[in-house]
Amino acid sequence: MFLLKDIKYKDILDIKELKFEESKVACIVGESGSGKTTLLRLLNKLISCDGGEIFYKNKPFKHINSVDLRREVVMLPQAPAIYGGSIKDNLLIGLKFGEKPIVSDERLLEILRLVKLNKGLNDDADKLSGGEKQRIALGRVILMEPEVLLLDEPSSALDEDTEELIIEALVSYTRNRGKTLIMVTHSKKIAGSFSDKIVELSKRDSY
Ligand SMILES: Nc1ncnc2c1ncn2[C@@H]1O[C@H](COP(=O)(O)OP(=O)(O)OP(=O)(O)O)[C@@H](O)[C@H]1O
Repeated sequence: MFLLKDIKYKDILDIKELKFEESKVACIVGESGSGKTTLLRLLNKLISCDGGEIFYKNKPFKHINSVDLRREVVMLPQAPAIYGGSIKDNLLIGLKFGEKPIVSDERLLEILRLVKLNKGLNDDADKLSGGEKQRIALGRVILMEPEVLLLDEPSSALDEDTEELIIEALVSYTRNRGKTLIMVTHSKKIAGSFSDKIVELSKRDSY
């Protein structure tokens, strides 16, 4: 799905070759400041590398329009935005921005179940806890049904048991639908249990 060749980004990343395969689950791990978020941002074309080339479906990034790429490759940032309004509004906002068709309440409730959130669609999103907001944002990305999900620590605000439940549900969802999942995680346990590939970054090192 992605191939990175001789990538350099400031003095943060120096990657000789790295592949992310289609329909697989990859975890990116490494100490704080090692460039995990930077790598996701490169894959979402939010920043460009200083040297080297990234290919998506064998096509060089420079020949892919960023907006077109982001229709297929959706990134969930570490601190996703929650907007004033209801849980339903917050779930639907990704579809609205992406100009995709709005879905039924039934589908929204299915997503709430997937992210293990026992709340009503009309509940006020502002009143949710940090971990609940994180799960709404994750649901928002899942609803967009991207081919590739780039998730930056999607479970950082969750306790260990909830984290495991959510990641398990997320991984089985992506596997059942043949999606590609690339996820930054602080948890070696999560990486070890659920991923097909683990990419370990270290500070200003090549690997
Ligand atoms: N645009 C930028 N210009 C210069 N330095 C940057 C830029 N973006 C990030 N950095 C620096 O690059 C390093 C890697 O940042 P990044 O956020 O990718 O790390 P991370 O591995 O995701 O960290 P964490 O686990 O703490 O979230 C950090 O030292 C950060 O301060």
